[in-house]
Amino acid sequence: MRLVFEGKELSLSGVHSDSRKIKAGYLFVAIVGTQMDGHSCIEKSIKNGAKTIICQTLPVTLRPDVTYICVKDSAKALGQIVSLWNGEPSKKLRLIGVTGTNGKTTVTTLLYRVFRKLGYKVGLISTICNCINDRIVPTTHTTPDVIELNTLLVQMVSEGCDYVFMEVSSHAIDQKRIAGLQFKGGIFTNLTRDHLDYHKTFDIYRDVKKTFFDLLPTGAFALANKDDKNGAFMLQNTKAHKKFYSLQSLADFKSRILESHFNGTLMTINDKELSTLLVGKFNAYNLLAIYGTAILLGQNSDEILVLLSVLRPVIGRFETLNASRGFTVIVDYAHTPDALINVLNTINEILARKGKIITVIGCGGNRDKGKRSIMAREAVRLSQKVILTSDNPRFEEPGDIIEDMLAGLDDIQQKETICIVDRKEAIRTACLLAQPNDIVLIAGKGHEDYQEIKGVKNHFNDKKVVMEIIN
Ligand SMILES: CC(=O)N[C@H]1[C@@H](OP(=O)(O)OP(=O)(O)OC[C@H]2O[C@@H](n3ccc(=O)[nH]c3=O)[C@H](O)[C@@H]2O)O[C@H](CO)[C@@H](O)[C@@H]1O[C@H](C)C(=O)N[C@@H](C)C(=O)N[C@H](CCC(=O)O)C(=O)O
Ligand SMILES: Nc1ncnc2c1ncn2[C@@H]1O[C@H](COP(=O)(O)OP(=O)(O)OP(=O)(O)O)[C@@H](O)[C@H]1O
Ligand SMILES: N[C@H](CCC[C@H](N)C(=O)O)C(=O)O
Ligand SMILES: [Mg+2]
Repeated sequence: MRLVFEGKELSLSGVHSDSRKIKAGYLFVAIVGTQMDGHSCIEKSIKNGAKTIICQTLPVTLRPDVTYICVKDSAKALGQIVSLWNGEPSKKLRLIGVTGTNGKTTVTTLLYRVFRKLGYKVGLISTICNCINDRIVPTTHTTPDVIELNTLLVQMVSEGCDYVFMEVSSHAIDQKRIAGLQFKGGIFTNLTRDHLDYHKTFDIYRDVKKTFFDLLPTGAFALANKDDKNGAFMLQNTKAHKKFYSLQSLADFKSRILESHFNGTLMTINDKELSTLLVGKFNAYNLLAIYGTAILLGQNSDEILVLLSVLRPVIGRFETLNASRGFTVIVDYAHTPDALINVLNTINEILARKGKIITVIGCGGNRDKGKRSIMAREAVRLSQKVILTSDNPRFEEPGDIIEDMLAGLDDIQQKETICIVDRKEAIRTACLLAQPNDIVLIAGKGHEDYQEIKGVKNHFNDKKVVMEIIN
């Protein structure tokens, strides 16, 4: 295939950024990664048949039969070329991106369901899975790499998708996984502490998220949560037309909560009443973002409100399980301080001291260590009993992670806190301690059906464990 890149006509039989997947006549794009530098694999790619190389620094020895193109940002070049190579699929449908610390999976998944109910053909790219209409495609990432992304978009175009709703993680923005994609709209949910193991500082994390909106084209919309202190900041340099949503002040899309229960919420959206099965103020924000997006995509307000009223919670997000002994278990994906605070505030508000909250929580290994003490501190502050356990320890010792969490507690709190490395035992203990009207919150893993230990994903699902115990 021939394509023109930076004024040069290239004749390629394929494109890849992994030398191990290069075939005869391929273009190899050398990417500087977090574990290694793809530039050290240029020779390997040529041995495998690469005839064209895109890189940021030229190798010392140049092969006469190989074309070298030096660029400032090879990851961005990869995105642009892979999109061209695939016929720019994102220009053949309406691609909506959702970014923010929490709410991305909820907003994208429920938008996918709403637009499927409206009769459209829809794609979904999310933490839980990717969907092409009703076909589920397993995923390993919230936002896949640019080659997998474009392959998915080509399949979605070929299956007639009108819309694609995708989560845009900060790692994906930073690594240019979305380079070359044309978005019809971008949504900002909120920004709180997360992924500081990767971005190092909150300001860097914030500025990475902002580049997603900076790059939205003029014909697109940018919808932001006005109540988040970075909401206006995210949109200040966007070329897209700006819209805001809020629970606290006047905005294009405004909501108020009237009643909150464990089985749903009564709220208004732009002064129209909505009874929803979703629970919590944080979900009111999510529903408002979904409503605003649907309106900005030209849908009818009343029709959207009816569809929102029957939406069920996303798997692993505030899923309630009623035990025969009269207590309730809530399985939730909260694994950042803000998410945990939101969930526990919601439970406290609805429970109104009619029962105790028992929280089971751990922190992922090889992720942000700084949040661990905060997670434990907030869990203790907002619960009556806390059991610290394992989440995905990955290559860390579970005991070390629990020690990091305990560091957030004073001596008395540490004595009152239970530590059980085995997550199943921790859940069982919480259910044994629970009395009628109590709430057991199992936080951090949500939908996950594995527990990752030393590189092995052992089958584990919080909800299944709870069902075994309470039934
Ligand atoms: C930290 C991180 O995000 N790493 C991602 C990154 O890999 P990397 O930068 O470490 O790549 P590398 O191993 O250093 O290799 C650098 C380059 O050399 C090339 N290479 C390497 C070896 C070789 O022999 N030949 C060769 O050419 C590689 O193809 C690559 O282009 O690029 C890879 C390809 O896109 C990703 O699979 C990988 O995700 C890792 C596995 C990961 O765990 N990422 C997580 C943290 C992540 O992305 N999470 C976000 C947010 C999650 C959430 O909060 O929801 C997500 O979007 O999932
Ligand atoms: N709008 C929100 N504001 C704050 N917390 C939220 C919000 N929506 C969901 N949460 C909390 O965050 C958790 C994760 O929600 P969700 O999976 O939708 O977020 P996400 O942005 O996709 O997360 P991730 O970055 O891990 O993929 C939920 O289980 C809930 O505890
Ligand atoms: N998918 C995200 C969140 C994992 C959440 C929690 N279960 C953990 O392992 O930290 C990641 O890989 O960072
Ligand atoms: Mg997600």
